[in-house]
Amino acid sequence: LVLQTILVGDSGVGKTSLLVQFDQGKFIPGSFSATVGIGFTVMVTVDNAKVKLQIWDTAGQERFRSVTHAYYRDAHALLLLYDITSRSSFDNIRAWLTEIHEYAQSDVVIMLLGNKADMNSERAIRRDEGERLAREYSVPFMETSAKTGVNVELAFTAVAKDLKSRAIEHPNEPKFKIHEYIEAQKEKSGCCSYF
Ligand SMILES: Nc1nc2c(ncn2[C@@H]2O[C@H](COP(=O)(O)OP(=O)(O)OP(=O)(O)O)[C@@H](O)[C@H]2O)c(=O)[nH]1
Repeated sequence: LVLQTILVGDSGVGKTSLLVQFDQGKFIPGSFSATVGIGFTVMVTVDNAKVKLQIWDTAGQERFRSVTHAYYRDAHALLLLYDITSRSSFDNIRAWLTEIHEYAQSDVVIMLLGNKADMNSERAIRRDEGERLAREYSVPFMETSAKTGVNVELAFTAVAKDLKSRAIEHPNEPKFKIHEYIEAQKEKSGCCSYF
């Protein structure tokens, strides 16, 4: 079972950094050159089963947009990022969602992530603004930090769990509820008390 996941969002929101944090467990400061189609696979264990996530990093820059469109069609999941210190990256989320609905499969799993949560003093977007936007589009939401690693693993595992539950039918089991799972995990880790 290989699940295609792609990271999208404006240039500079931290897509490559989030991927590096998830893959290597560390933050490499400084900008990565705008990257197109960097992909790698990770094995994620979900309920004692291994799920292979193939993750593609896309470039936020306009000139690469047509390349990104090509990835949408085959994607099972999309992690859509904005930067909590950038109003414009948040305002552009609606445009990203319009594009996603145009090019991606209708049953694609979408998760909204407010990245750079460690930069609280420079915050431009309140947490509840992110929550409200996510609710409007019925997508799960969390704030992440590629720097400290907060919620990074949770974002990817929640997506993997959701995808696995959709790919494999469990007629006798209740449907996996990604929103509830995320809320329960957040409470468990006590991760978000400083927001
Ligand atoms: N403090 C902080 N800085 C971050 C975080 N994530 C990314 N950055 C910084 O933000 C800048 C942009 O990060 P990238 O990972 O290159 O952003 P990107 O979205 O991949 O950019 P494009 O490839 O141009 O689309 C870099 O200087 C990163 O070090 C974070 O969670 N916290």
